[in-house]
Amino acid sequence: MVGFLSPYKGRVIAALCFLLLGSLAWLAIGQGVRLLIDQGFGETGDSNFNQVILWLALIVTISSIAIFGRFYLMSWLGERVSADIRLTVYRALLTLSPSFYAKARTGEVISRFTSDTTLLENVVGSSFSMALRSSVMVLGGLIMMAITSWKLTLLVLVALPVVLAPALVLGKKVRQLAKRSQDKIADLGAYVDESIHEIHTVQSYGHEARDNQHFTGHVEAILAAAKDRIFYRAVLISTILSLSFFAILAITWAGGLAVLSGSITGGELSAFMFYAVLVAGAVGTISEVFSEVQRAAGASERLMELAHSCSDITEPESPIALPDQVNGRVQLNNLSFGYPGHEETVLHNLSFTINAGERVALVGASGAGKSTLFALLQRFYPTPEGAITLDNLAIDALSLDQLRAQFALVPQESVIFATSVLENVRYGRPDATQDEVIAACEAARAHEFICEFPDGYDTYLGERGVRLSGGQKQRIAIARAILADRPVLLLDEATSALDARSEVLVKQALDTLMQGKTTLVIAHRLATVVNADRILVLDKGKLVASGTHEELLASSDLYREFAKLQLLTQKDTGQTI
Ligand SMILES: Nc1ncnc2c1ncn2[C@@H]1O[C@H](COP(=O)(O)OP(=O)(O)OP(=O)(O)O)[C@@H](O)[C@H]1O
Repeated sequence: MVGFLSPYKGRVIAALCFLLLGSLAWLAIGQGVRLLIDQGFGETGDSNFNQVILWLALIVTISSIAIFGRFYLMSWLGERVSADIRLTVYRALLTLSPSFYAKARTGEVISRFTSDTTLLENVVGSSFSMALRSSVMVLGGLIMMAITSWKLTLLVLVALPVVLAPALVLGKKVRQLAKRSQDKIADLGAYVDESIHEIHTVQSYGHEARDNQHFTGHVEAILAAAKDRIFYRAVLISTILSLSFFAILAITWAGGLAVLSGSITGGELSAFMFYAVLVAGAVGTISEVFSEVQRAAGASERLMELAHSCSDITEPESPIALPDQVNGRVQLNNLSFGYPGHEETVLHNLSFTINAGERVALVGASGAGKSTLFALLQRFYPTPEGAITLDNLAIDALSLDQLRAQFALVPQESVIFATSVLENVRYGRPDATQDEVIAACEAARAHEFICEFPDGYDTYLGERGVRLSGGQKQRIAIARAILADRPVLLLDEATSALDARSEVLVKQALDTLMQGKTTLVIAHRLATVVNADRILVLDKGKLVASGTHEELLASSDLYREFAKLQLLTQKDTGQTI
C-alpha cells in the first residue's frame, strides 16, 4: 500500500500537513474556551472578550481551510491509489496462465477486483484519514490535558485502557467476521457471473427458479455473515462510547472537586473537559474505522496476492529473436505432458514435424489431447519433458510475445467481443487500416453480410456476438485471423452444423486463410482431412498413425473407425469413406 502512495509523496505530505494544521486548530479552540471563561468573563471586561472571540473565529477559519485541503487531497489519493491498484492487478491478470484460471473462479476474481478496490478507495480516501486525524487528536488532546492538569490526566490515562480493551478484543472478532462477509460476497459474485453469462442455458432449461433459489441462499449467507459482524460492531461501538462517557463523568466529578478546592480555574476545567471530549470522540472514531481499516488491509492483501500471482510460464532471461521472416516449421521432440496439479499424463512421447506451409489435420477421439497440443504450441503451460521448436528454435527460448505472435488461432467457438465489426476484426492486428479490415472480410466471405447491417462495419455486435448467426461469427473470426497474417495457423474446426450455403462460405473463407500458411487443424469435417497434406491420428495422447486420408483408410483401423463415426458425412466432398 505504501508503495502505491509513494509516487504521490508531495500530496501525501500536503494532506498530512493539512491534517496536522486542522488538528492543531481544534486543539487551540480548547485554549480559546479557557481564555473565554477565565478572562473574557473576568474583571478585565469587553476588550478581552472580543479579542478571544476574534481569535476563535480565526482558528475556525484556519480549521475550515485545513479540512478542505485534507478532505480534497485524501479523497484524491483514495481514488488515485485504487485506480493504480486496479491497473496493476489487471495487468497481472492479463499475464496469468490458464492454470491459474483453471483453479480460480473468474467471478471471484472479478469480485475481488471490483469490491476490494472500492473498499480500498473508501479507506484511503476517508477512513484512513479519519483514523489518522483522530490519532493526532488523541495525542494532542492528551498533551494539552497534561499541560492543563496532570492529575486529571493521570485519571484519564487510567480510564483509557478500560475504554480501549473492548476495542482490541471485539475488534479482532469484527475483523474475522468481516473477512467471512467478503468471502461470501465473492461467492455471490462468482455465482452471478456464471448464471448471467450462461443466461441462454439457464432460460432454455427453465432453471430460473432453481437459480433464484441458489442465489437467495448466497444472499442469505451474506446477510447471516453481515448480521454477526453488525452485532459485534454495534456492541463494540456502544461499549466504547458508553465507557468513554462514564470516564468523562468521573473526570468531571474529580475536576469539579478540584475547582471547588481552588487548585484549577473554571476555565482550565472547561478546557480540560473540551479536550477530554475531543479525545473520547477521537477514540470512538478510531474504534469505528479501525475494523474498516483492517478490512482494507485484508482487501489489499488479497489484491496484492492477485497482483503478485506469478504465471507458471517463465520468460527466458535472454530470449532468442526470431528472424523477420518466419517459415512456420513446427517440430515436436519426445513431448510428454500432464496438466499441472494432475497426475495423469495427457500427451505421451509425441514426435513429429510439420513443414513450413504444410496443411496437417489432427484427428482423434474426444480427450485425445488435440486442444492440449494447441495450448502447448503457444506455451500456455510449461513443458517439462521434450521440446517444441519453431523454425528449429526451442519455443521456450523465445519471448512469449514473439512466440504467440507467430500463431493465428481460430477456436471452435468463435469469440466475438462486445464492440463493432471493425474492432472485432481489427483485434487480429490493431494497427490495420479500415481498407485492410475490409479486404480481410472480403477474403473471409464476410463483407457481403456486413454491408447488409444498418451501420456496416460500425455495427455493434452485442455481447458475445448475440446478433450474429453461427456461420457469420465463424467468418468474422476467420477474417480476424486473415488480417493477423501469421505464419502458423491453429484451427479448431467448429463442430456445429451450418446450413449448406454458410458451410460453403466458411469453407471458402478457410481455404483463403490457409493459403501459404503452416496449418494445424483439429478436423471434424471430411473435406478438411481429404484436403490435408497429412493427417495425424492421436489416441489417448499418443500418435498412432500418420498419412493421407487414403493411406490411413487403407492402413489404420482406428482411423477408419474414427472416420466412419466422427468425421462428417460425404456431404462435404461427395467422397465415400
Ligand atoms: N485444464 C485442464 N486440467 C486438467 N486436465 C485437463 C485440462 N484440460 C484438458 N484436460 C484433460 O486432458 C485430456 C486431453 O484434453 P484435450 O482437451 O486436449 O482433448 P481434445 O482431444 O482436444 O478433446 P476434444 O476433441 O473433446 O476437445 C483430457 O483427458 C482432459 O480431461
